[in-house]
Amino acid sequence: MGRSLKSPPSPVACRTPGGFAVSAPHSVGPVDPLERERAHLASSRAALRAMRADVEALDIKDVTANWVNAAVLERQIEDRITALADLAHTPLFFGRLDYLHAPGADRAEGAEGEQFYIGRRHVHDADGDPMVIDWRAPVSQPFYRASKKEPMDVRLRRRFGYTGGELTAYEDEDLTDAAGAGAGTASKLLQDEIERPRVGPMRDIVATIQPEQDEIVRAEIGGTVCVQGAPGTGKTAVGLHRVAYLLYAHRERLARTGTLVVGPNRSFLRYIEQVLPALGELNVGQATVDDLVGGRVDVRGTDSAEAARIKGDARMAEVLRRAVRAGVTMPVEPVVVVRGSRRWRVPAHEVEEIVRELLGRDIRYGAAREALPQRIAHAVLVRMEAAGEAPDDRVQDAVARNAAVKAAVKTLWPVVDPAKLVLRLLSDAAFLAEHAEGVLTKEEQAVLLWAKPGRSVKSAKWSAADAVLVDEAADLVTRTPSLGHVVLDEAQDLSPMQYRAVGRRCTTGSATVLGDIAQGTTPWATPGWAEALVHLGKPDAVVEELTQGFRVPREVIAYASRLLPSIAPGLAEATSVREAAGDFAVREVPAAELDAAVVAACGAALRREGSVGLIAADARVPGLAAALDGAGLAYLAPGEETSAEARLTLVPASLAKGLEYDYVVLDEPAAVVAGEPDERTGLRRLYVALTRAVSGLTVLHAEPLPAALGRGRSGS
Ligand SMILES: Nc1ncnc2c1ncn2[C@@H]1O[C@H](COP(=O)(O)OP(=O)(O)OP(=O)(O)O)[C@@H](O)[C@H]1O
Repeated sequence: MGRSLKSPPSPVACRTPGGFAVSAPHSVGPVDPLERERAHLASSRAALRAMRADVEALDIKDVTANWVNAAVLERQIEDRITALADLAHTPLFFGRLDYLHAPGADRAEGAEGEQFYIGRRHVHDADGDPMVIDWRAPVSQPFYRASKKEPMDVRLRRRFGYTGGELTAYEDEDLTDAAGAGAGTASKLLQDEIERPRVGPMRDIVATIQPEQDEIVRAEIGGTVCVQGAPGTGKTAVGLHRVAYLLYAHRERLARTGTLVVGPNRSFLRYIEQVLPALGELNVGQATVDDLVGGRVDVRGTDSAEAARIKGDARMAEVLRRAVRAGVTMPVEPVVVVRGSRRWRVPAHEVEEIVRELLGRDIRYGAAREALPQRIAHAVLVRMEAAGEAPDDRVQDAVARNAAVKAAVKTLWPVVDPAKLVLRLLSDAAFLAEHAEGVLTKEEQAVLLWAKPGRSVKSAKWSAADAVLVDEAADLVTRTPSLGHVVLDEAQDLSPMQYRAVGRRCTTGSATVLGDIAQGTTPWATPGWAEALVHLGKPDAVVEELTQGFRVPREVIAYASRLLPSIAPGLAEATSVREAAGDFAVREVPAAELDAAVVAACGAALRREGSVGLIAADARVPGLAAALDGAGLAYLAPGEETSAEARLTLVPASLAKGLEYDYVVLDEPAAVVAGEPDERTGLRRLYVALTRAVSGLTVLHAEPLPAALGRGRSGS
């Protein structure tokens, strides 16, 4: 027997790390182990309150010399106070490890074991002895990784169960019992946690991270990790916990360089935005790729699928590189600098040499432009020295600022405005042809050109893909600063040019790339991970695969997986760790009754516990909204927080990615497929829609189901 719920008292003396005595309210140690654990919870919470009170009592008046420092310190204190909040419904600890020996101590005979409570954050008592250990600390790692086969010096792993903030159960695993290795190891508490109905935004999974997930979470900061995973395998959860882990392990470095989570759209970001604060991490940026590149032009236009595909192609980087440097010209006359009564002349061929040398170097266009006047000034200085003068560096600076030098630089190496440059490329056929020669075909160039040439940067109808081009051009001029770590979620949808945009934001840092090729729904998507990682600038990244599904019930994932041969032939079907088979029905109804049937199915789902998502082709959303209104059923938009009162969300299929609902009603699959420019993309969109359900899925259709789904099942 590996596990037991509410087991008899543990034979290990109930001693907490650092010797903090667990005591009952009346100083007599409780005998019931559950009572003992509750007592430890109560004292830990008291200790946390004391920690918070200590911070609140800090008086910084005397320690800060100026108001800037004071403001920074005050902000840090406020953050710390927020991080030290005792949230009634967030358990302070969720596990306990009883080590055979004190970690780090010599494993000499007689070395004492030690007990650690594992929680979301570190809590210590008045003497500074730990009462709860942060889940990210090295000592906590065996909680996620230890097994009977590899116990990692742990004797006992205990998981705690909570009901409404109250500690109500625990479950023990004796890891020294090697005989039971591999035997039924399913944890009841873990299973309950996985199957808990979902309401509200995404939550952390810190109590139940699985070993293969933990390996990704704790991977070294230096390397980029790419995770391919079927729907619901925890990619997003893993990415968010990885940021939290890295911030713990490399706090100073990342506080300096910054971290960022990139997601597909605003509703998705709203859905995940509370996970990191719940883990105590308040300073992680969140953005879509459009946000990242959106600062320079207003995006108001759209592209045809074909234009977007070409604009997203990595060959565009070469076109832009050529175009940016196109203005550089070779001198035809010397640069003559007049200082006092003397004239210094740098002949054209020498200036040309300088220009050519700068063109050949791997530096940004803007940096080279800054270097050019200094180089010309240097050539002047060499002449001054030859003439017996002894100029110092101030003279060199003065010469570099001389009007003749400035004028030469202006002609030889003109300023490039990235947005104006892209505007010209997309408006001026000859200019585009000149720089796309041998890179893009004539037909491709024709697709790129705007039907109505843009008159100015302000008035042009920039598309999202154009903004990426402008961002690339801007980076060719001035290097984009790099962050310390970037998590890129739903990465399968990015174009090569978008990968480059994200990649330049982590050139000196690392990235976690998360996605599922089968869920790629953009015509410009990069076909595979190896290629994507090259565009990101991280060709050596390790690609890991997650296959254990935590969201979708077994029957539902099997049904959705019928699409895999058509949409991603190489990928394996996900397994489901959910024990409940799930409610699953596919029903055909007459076309005239479809809306009413959908509304009725939503009503039925609302009678159950948890959130309900009605997913439909974007074009069907207004009609269904009217039908819901007509029936008096209130509904939310995706990303709006579901609550006990507002549990139904009307989700356009284009926004379903990454989200999940307890019960999903899926309207008319054929319309979801038809909403996309080609069948494969349509089927992938359908695959996303079919894999959002946690407990049950009802598919309603009037049109025939797409053939790829058809095998076997109908009307069940
Ligand atoms: N170890 C775990 N313990 C409990 N729940 C988990 C675990 N891993 C993932 N989950 C839950 O499974 C659900 C799916 O996770 P997540 O959204 O991260 O998956 P995903 O792989 O990003 O899915 P998709 O491909 O659809 O975007 C979430 O509710 C998440 O909390």
